[in-house]
Amino acid sequence: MRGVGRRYSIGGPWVLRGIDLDLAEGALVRVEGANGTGKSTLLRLLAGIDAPTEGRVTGRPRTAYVPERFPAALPFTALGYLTHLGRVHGLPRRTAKERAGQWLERFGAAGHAGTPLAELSKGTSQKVAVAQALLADPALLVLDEAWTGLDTEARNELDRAVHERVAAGATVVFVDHDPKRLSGGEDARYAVVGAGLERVPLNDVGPSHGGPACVVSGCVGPSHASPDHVGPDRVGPDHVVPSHVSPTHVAPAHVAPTHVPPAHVAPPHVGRTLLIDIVGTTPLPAHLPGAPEELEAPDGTRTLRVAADHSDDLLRVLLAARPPWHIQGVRSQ
Ligand SMILES: Nc1ncnc2c1ncn2[C@@H]1O[C@H](COP(=O)(O)OP(=O)(O)OP(=O)(O)O)[C@@H](O)[C@H]1O
Repeated sequence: MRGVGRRYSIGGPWVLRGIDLDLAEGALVRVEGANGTGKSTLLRLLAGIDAPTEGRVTGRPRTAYVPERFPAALPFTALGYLTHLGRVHGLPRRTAKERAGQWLERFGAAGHAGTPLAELSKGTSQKVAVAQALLADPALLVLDEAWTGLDTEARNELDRAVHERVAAGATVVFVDHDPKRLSGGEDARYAVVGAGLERVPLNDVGPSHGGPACVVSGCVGPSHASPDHVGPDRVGPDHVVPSHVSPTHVAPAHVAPTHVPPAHVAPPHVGRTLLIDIVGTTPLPAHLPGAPEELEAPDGTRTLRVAADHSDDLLRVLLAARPPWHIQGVRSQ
């Protein structure tokens, strides 16, 4: 991250600003901070499902992400969903199904392979959320309170899975309310404080595997932001999808090529109409997908009414615009 800032509305407060952060391969990195300071915001930017308002995020490898809230009401069984996600990650169908089964087994949820996601308990649903991130062996694993809701066995299994990923050279960045989570194995710890990121000294043990694993402005250590690793600073239109769409918590999401956030494996919403509330100062791009009807409220908020089966394409164009449109909300009509 270079000079990364994020705010959710034009003229609104900066949740994060001036963030410089390098993450090395094989680093286990904890992010902490008081409630509402911007930890999830930082993780979404790292995972590539949100884009910075300013600054650049480069060099993101194959990424998987466990969101703080897993959208459980998707029309799949647990196994079907994971297999589907494995396919989206690029695995052959048989491998995807095998791995899906293996991860369900590891997390003690094999008995729920055929259960529709909507009928899973919160804990089992969280196991599926974690499995979807692990099944394609991501090179960057971003875990936002992924242990929450898991039973003890599954929490331990996730600890083991994290250590395996790190040992395999992947970078794991996590937030967890338990200050002891994975302690002793961390390579770096950061606190989000006042829109900035502060490095927190590790007071127990040093890096678990090699030298300084994570570098933040001025701190020395390996970085893989070399030209070989530099990826798109903003992901392209092909990888932009909406995420966590609810009236109170809506973030535009920019998805890295191999990153598959669980929120977007929704069925086509054929026949429905959606209202998309947007904020932006630039003229709307011409020829928008789905030819949305534009409505303007007295407070200046603009709303686009569009057939739901065009909504993904429309959101993609809005988010890929330069400057991007801020998506305030997506509502069903
Ligand atoms: N999509 C969004 N739209 C508008 N504001 C948002 C959005 N997401 C987060 N915020 C705001 O950004 C700030 C930081 O939120 P964030 O969820 O990143 O913090 P957090 O440290 O992860 O919080 P918690 O500890 O409660 O999980 C909060 O003020 C929150 O209301």
